[in-house]
Amino acid sequence: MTASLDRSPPSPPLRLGTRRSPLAMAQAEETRDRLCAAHGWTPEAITIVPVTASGDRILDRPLAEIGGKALWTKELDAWLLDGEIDFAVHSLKDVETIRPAGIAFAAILPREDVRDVLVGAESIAALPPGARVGTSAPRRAAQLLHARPDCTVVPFRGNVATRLGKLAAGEADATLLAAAGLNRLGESAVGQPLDVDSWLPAPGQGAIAIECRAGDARIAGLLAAIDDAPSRAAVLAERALLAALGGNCHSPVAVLTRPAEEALVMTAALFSPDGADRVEATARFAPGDLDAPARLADTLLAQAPATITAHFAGR
Ligand SMILES: NCc1[nH]cc(CCC(=O)O)c1CC(=O)O
Repeated sequence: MTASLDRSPPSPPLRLGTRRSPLAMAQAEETRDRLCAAHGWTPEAITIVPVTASGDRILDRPLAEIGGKALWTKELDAWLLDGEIDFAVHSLKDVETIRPAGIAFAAILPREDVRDVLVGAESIAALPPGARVGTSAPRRAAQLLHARPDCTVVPFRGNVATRLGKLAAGEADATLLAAAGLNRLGESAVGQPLDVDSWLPAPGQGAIAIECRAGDARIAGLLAAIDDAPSRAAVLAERALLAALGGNCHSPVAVLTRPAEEALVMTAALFSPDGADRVEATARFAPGDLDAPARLADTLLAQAPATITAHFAGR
C-alpha cells in the first residue's frame, strides 16, 4: 500500500454507502479509516451514507425462503448507479455471484478470520444430545446435521446482536456466527472458533468488498490503494467456484482458499440440505486462474449424489 502524493482531501467529500447494521457500519468505518490512512486524509474526506436494505427489513422469514435476489445489495446498487453514492461497502459473502452491469469490485480488504464460531458449547462434539442450534444458513445447518444428525436446527435471523439475544433468551442451546463479524464488532471473546479442517466457511467469508461504478477511473484509482491482492485472488476464486456450481449464497456449499507457495489451495464441500450426504475435493492453482475453481465445481458435481446436485444448477 503506497500513500498517494496528493494529500489534499476530495471536495466535496466522497460518499460511502453501507447498510445500517452495526456490523455494516463497523465495516464502513474500517473502509473509511484505511482509505484516509492510505491517502493521508482526515476522516472528513469521506461521508458514510447508511441505507436500510430489504434483507434488514424482512426479519420473520428465512432468507432462502424470501428467495428474492440481492437482498443486501439492491438499494446500494441503485444508489451507486444513480450517483447518490461514490462507492459501497459489503460483506463479500452477502454479494450475489452475478452483479449488475455497471458495478465493479474496486477493492477487497485484507480478509479477517475466516472461521465460524460456535456459541453455547465448547465444540460440535460437546453439544448435548438433541441440542437445538440456531441458524438460518443452509450451509451451517447441513454441516451441523452432517456431524450431529441428532441436533435440531432452529431458524435464527437478524443481526449478530439479535442472534446472541435469542440465544441468551433460550430460543436455542447454541448458535453459529462468523468470527469476522464478531471481531469487527469487538466481540472476539464470544464462542469457540471451529477449526477449518473439520468445518469450512462460506464462500468469501471474512472479506469486505468495495464496489464503484464500472468505468469510474477516479474512484477506482483511489480505492486501488486499499486493495489486498492475496485476499482478492482467494475470494474471486471462491466466487468462481460458486458461479460454476450454479449456486448462490443460500446453497449448502463450504469452501476455503489458502495461499501455499505461489499458489492457491482450494478445498470445497457440498452438502445435501439435511446433511446426510457430503462430497469434498481440493485443487491447487495459480492466483487469478478462474478456470481451475470452475473445474473443481465440475469434479464435485460429478461425484455428488442427486440429493446434492438437485440444489445446484451447474454450468
Ligand atoms: N449472513 C450475514 C453475514 N454476512 C457477513 C457476516 C459476517 C462477516 C463475514 O463473514 O464477512 C454475517 C454474519 C454471520 O455470518 O455471522
